Amino acid sequence: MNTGTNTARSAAPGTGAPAAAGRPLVVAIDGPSGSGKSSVSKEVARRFGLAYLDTGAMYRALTWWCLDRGVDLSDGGAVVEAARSFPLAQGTDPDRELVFVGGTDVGVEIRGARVTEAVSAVATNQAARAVLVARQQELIADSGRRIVAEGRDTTTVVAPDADARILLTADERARMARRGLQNGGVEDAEQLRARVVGRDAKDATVVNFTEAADGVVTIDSSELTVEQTVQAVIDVVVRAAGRSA
Ligand SMILES: Nc1ncnc2c1ncn2[C@@H]1O[C@H](COP(=O)(O)OP(=O)(O)OP(=O)(O)O)[C@@H](O)[C@H]1O
Ligand SMILES: Nc1ccn([C@H]2C[C@H](O)[C@@H](COP(=O)(O)O)O2)c(=O)n1
Repeated sequence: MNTGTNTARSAAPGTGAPAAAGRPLVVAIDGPSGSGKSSVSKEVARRFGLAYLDTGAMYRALTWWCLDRGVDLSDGGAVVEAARSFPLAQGTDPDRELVFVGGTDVGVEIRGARVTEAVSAVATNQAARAVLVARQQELIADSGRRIVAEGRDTTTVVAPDADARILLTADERARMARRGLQNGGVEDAEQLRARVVGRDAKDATVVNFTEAADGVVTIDSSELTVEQTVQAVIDVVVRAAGRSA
């Protein structure tokens, strides 16, 4: 089940965005934790009038379901079975996060420490990934292929045929500082390192989100503001959409 809450919107003026109304435009953005994928992807989606797919939220929702149901995360087969059967409803409106599992709104809980600490165990299960990738591809199709999808493998596995494919990076120092600010400055450097660098190290054992695949454009946001990063992504999309039009 999915909940396509997105509606067609026109591009905001002054963004350099093409008049994409009605025309398919798939943008795929990958990168490590804290590189700015979610914030930037949502804003790019708004400006182009596209839907937004947070693939990480799907891994988090499955993790929440497994924890809620007492599924042993080290039991690969049980996690795959959960991936096949869990009752997910995920929206694709960049202005309204909507993640329901079996009628429960899990939007807040999937961002909490319990899920964040456990999610890599689910995300490193290759068979479960295959099930979730198929669901993500359905959501892209349901959007009429007018969507920004972000995660770790959207440029390479989920939407390798996207019109624009971007690897959004930032150095460790910038990513840790951003996550620290986002979390209200309550974590010390060691906790932040574990949350940002430690989780990436686990996730990187199954997907490559540190090197751009062929045809993928790298944007290093370490020294950029959010707005500059959004503009850099828009520039890539405009160039790529021009090529594919
Ligand atoms: N130049 C920048 N580009 C993008 N985000 C930035 C930038 N500078 C600061 N930020 C901030 O960094 C924080 C982390 O960004 P965000 O949550 O989008 O990262 P992410 O890559 O989606 O992380 P994760 O994969 O762990 O969910 C946000 O608060 C965002 O506003
Ligand atoms: N396409 C994806 C998206 C996410 N993951 C992993 C990486 C994280 O451990 C977890 C949650 O992602 P986040 O919300 O922090 O972006 O899911 C992945 O492996 N592939």
